[in-house]
Amino acid sequence: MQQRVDELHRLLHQYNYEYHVLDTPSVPDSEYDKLLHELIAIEEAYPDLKTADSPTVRVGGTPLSSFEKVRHDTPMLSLGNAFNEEDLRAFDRRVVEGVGRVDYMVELKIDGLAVSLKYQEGRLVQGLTRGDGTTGENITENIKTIYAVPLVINEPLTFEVRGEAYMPRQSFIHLNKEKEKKGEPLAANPRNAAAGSLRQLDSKLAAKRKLDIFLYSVNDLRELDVPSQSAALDRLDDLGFKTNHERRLCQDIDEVLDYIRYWTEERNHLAYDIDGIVIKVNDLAKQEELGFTARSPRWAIAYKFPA
Ligand SMILES: COc1nc2nc(N)nc(N)c2nc1C
Repeated sequence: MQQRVDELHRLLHQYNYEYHVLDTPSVPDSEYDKLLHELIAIEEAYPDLKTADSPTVRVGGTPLSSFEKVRHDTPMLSLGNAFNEEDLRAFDRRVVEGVGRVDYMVELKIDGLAVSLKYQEGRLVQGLTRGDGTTGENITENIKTIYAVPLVINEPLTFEVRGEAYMPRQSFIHLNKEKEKKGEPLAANPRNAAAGSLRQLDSKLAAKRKLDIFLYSVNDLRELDVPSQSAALDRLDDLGFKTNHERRLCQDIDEVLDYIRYWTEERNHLAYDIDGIVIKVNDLAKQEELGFTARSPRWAIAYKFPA
């Protein structure tokens, strides 16, 4: 029976990755559901065969009475904001004065909830909200219901990744239709709906909310020995994480401004809400040289779209 359980873990993990991370499923949903229910049945019959990283955790478990507070290993900082071209050029001037000419990694700023995922020897062991930046809430069970979050990654690495959990627009529309049918107050926007979902004490409810995630940084980059933010994102892809591929390596601030103008026009065609664009010095050594203010990195800034 252990052999069948191992086979089911392997198949479900692969199918889940193809569907939720690559968006290129190789089997129909019915096949995934059939195998998942076979595994659920086996785990009910043989409870000692159930492991913490079993794909069956995707459907949620017993409700919590409250969320444990956990201190972040390193604070989850916020980003400085820019609201116009002048702010961005001033940021660029500060960077160039500090470390000379740089390439910028430019990424979408997803309108969701910042979360931290901890992996030990390649297995997901903890998920935290940002909280106040110093201390977050332990929402591991809810994080496991986000199918795009790998329960096991392709290498036995111990590190922390950070990203944005969010509710795709389609899920948001579906959620409000459900609420309307039940005469419940509607969710105001996908960001609030995502926050409400991740803070559900009953992970079975969180599982129904169809949240998604994009990862954008590794906490201790030395774990991955990569030279740049661009290489870090590619490395996260290789490890089986979902990163946002609408990203561009820009040679200078003018190219950054072009990219921002493009998304100012195009962002309504995305399947999710974005509230800005994040611009980062790509080279990690130059990031370290620039360092941080008390609250934010000096090597990154968030351009915010007009509300
Ligand atoms: C380096 O720190 C950050 N990087 C980020 N990158 C993206 N794409 N989106 C964010 N919201 C974000 N937030 C922070 C604090």
